[in-house]
Amino acid sequence: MTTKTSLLKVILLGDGGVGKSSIMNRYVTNKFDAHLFHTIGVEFLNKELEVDGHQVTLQIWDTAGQERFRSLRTPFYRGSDCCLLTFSVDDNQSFLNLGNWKKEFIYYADVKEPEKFPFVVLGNKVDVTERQVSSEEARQWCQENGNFPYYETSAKDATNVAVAFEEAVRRVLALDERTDHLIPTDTVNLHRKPRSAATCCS
Ligand SMILES: Nc1nc2c(ncn2[C@@H]2O[C@H](COP(=O)(O)OP(=O)(O)OP(=O)(O)O)[C@@H](O)[C@H]2O)c(=O)[nH]1
Repeated sequence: MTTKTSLLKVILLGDGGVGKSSIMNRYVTNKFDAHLFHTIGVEFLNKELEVDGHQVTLQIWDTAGQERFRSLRTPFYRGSDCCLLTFSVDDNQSFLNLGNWKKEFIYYADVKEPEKFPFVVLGNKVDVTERQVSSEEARQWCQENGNFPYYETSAKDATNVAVAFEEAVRRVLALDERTDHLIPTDTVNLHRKPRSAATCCS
């Protein structure tokens, strides 16, 4: 009997320097590098996991947060099953920009029903002492913008990183039966039906 695995594409978006690459690396390799270079374009890593009895291959896409790399990252939004909107709790501007990231994703991923799309919000770097964004503010934003789950993470000490990805998987699996994702474990399906039109961001 062939084992069936769901292949899910999860994309990390957020301002440059908030810790997207570090979160991905912490989750997949369990390592942290205090001197990472900025991402140029996109990179991805796979991670196998089991959530509530479902075998899942997560394809995690890490994108460049810096504005100058916008045209290099946006072509990779299509086909995403979940979007992790990321800010850093010690950088208020990265929190204020969450709405723009959401709009940019919805437009370039061509999301058909934005109100149903599974976003998860990550407030990273909770290990730092100088916070600029409180948990309450972040939770309120999540509530007002789509009732998104919110996780305070630290890629540095691994706080909540795994549970955030597991929640992302749960959100996707709960959305529908995901029968189109049930593929043999030894194949990779990179061809997805496009999600449809949306209005864009500035
Ligand atoms: N203290 C602390 N520092 C972190 C954490 N996560 C990332 N950093 C540091 O923040 C800096 C930026 O991290 P990256 O992972 O490169 O950030 P990014 O969001 O991928 O940045 P871009 O590639 O420019 O989009 C690096 O020096 C990391 O070591 C964290 O949880 N805590």
